[in-house]
Amino acid sequence: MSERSVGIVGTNFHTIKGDFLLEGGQTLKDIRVAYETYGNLNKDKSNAILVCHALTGDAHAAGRHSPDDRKPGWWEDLIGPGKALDTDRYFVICSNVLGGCMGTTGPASLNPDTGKPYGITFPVITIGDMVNVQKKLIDHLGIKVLFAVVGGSMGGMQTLQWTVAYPDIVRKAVVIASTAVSSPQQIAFNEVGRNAIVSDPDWNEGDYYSDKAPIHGLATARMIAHITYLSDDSMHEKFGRELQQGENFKFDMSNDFQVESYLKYQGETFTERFDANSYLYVTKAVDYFDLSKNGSLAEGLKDIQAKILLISITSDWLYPPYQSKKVVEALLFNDHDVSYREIESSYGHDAFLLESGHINYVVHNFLTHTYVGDVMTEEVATIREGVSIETAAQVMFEEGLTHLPVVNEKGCLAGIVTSWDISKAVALKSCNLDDIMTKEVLVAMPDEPIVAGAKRMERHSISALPVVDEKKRLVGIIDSEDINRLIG
Ligand SMILES: CC(=O)SCCNC(=O)CCNC(=O)[C@H](O)C(C)(C)COP(=O)(O)OP(=O)(O)OC[C@H]1O[C@@H](n2cnc3c(N)ncnc32)[C@H](O)[C@@H]1OP(=O)(O)O
Ligand SMILES: N[C@@H](CCO)C(=O)O
Repeated sequence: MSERSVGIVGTNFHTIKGDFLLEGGQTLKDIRVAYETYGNLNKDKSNAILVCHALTGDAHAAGRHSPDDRKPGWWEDLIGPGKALDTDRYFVICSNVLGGCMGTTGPASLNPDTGKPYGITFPVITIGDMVNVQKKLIDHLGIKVLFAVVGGSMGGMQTLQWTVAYPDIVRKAVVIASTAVSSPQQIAFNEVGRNAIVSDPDWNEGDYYSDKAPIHGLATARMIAHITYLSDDSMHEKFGRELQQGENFKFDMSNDFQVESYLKYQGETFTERFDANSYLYVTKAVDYFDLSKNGSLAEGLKDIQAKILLISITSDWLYPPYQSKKVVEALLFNDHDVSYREIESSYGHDAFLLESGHINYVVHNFLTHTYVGDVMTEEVATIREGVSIETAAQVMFEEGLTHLPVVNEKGCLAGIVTSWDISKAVALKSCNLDDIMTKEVLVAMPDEPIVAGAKRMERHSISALPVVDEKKRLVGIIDSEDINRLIG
């Protein structure tokens, strides 16, 4: 296995106990979430990146489950040591979506009330529900801030949804080959796929788990969808009019052309890994996706706080660049921090899985151009000026801190006490906080590059910098151990 892989990984499960309210008004009980993590969560829990998968993806985004696995996780090219989602720096999380069939609760799961698979009684879910489930997972992992959320296609929708639903949690967002509003054409293709499934007699109103699955309908749905993931150019390049066998037409109904054989293979292999009912539900969730509010996308995206990078693919006719540009315009209308890159590629929509060199480069740059405000810990324990040394020591002990900012009544930084200062106070038998705290405190500003903050800490041999705004109000703190991990 390559040294740049996360290696052998496993899938974890978390159950969200009790009733979970869905956007459609129904509830689901005891939702199980399948997830994988790569890399290590830092002390401040400030280096977590959530990866959201596309329509038919899963939690297994990188590495291999066993050394014999034929293929690694679906985004192996982007996740791993030294890659854009660098597992030496970040703690990467990927979970299977609600309604999926790869470990998270979906229509194939057993309904705890009946002991039978939900099938078509599974409630209709939305991208918002998928994200709310991910939020519960993040809470379970004790993560309060996401350094970034990243995703392509339906993963990009979840990413945007995160920035809208949880604006104060997401610092950065990367949205690839996606949209903020599903278009009529996207809905139309999904409906053709669903129609193929429900027209298969084996579908049996969604109740097929103890019998034959509707694999013909599902395979047809995938074949149609797969055409939309390619482009006219990529099909010319990949297959042209080449024949699968021999040099002459067979003049029968078998698969003469390579492209036919390819699509058939794609359809068939898909049925081995995907559940037909799940396909109905996740495509429905995609269709309902619309982040505009009162008919205005700018209004819908108004409260976003994250810095957003949008990437589109020139040859993607399923999620064409114009859809990403609409998001950019709506964000710019609100003066939000947004960057946009259009990747020149003939691969079509699936370029987000294939153009790894270009996407690695663009995403790496976006993630590493980090500012103090992107990674600082906002919830800082402080003490007020004039309290006793004993109180300071107690707070530091209880909170497990080595640095404790001292603030005045306006929340402005007045000084800092370190564990060294406390030892000094004991040695010198001093009782006055004012005598031992540092008053000329080195600080960082939220909008300065993190590298500048890290250099200041290194130059002065200090391990934490309070972060203050232009009025010297304390807004956070950065810690050298965590920062060094992030800047590599
Ligand atoms: C986030 C997510 O999207 S997760 C899900 C990602 N995975 C998928 O969507 C699975 C569907 N596949 C795809 O979308 C694409 O195949 C990609 C993007 C994953 C990979 O694309 P490429 O590297 O260009 O592979 P390509 O599409 O050429 O080949 C795929 C398969 O078709 C087979 N194939 C190629 N030509 C033919 C042919 N003429 N006849 C039959 N089979 C063929 C290949 O042997 C290969 O088989 P394998 O998957 O068992 O190894
Ligand atoms: N190949 C992707 C395409 C949808 O974005 C998938 O199957 O999830």
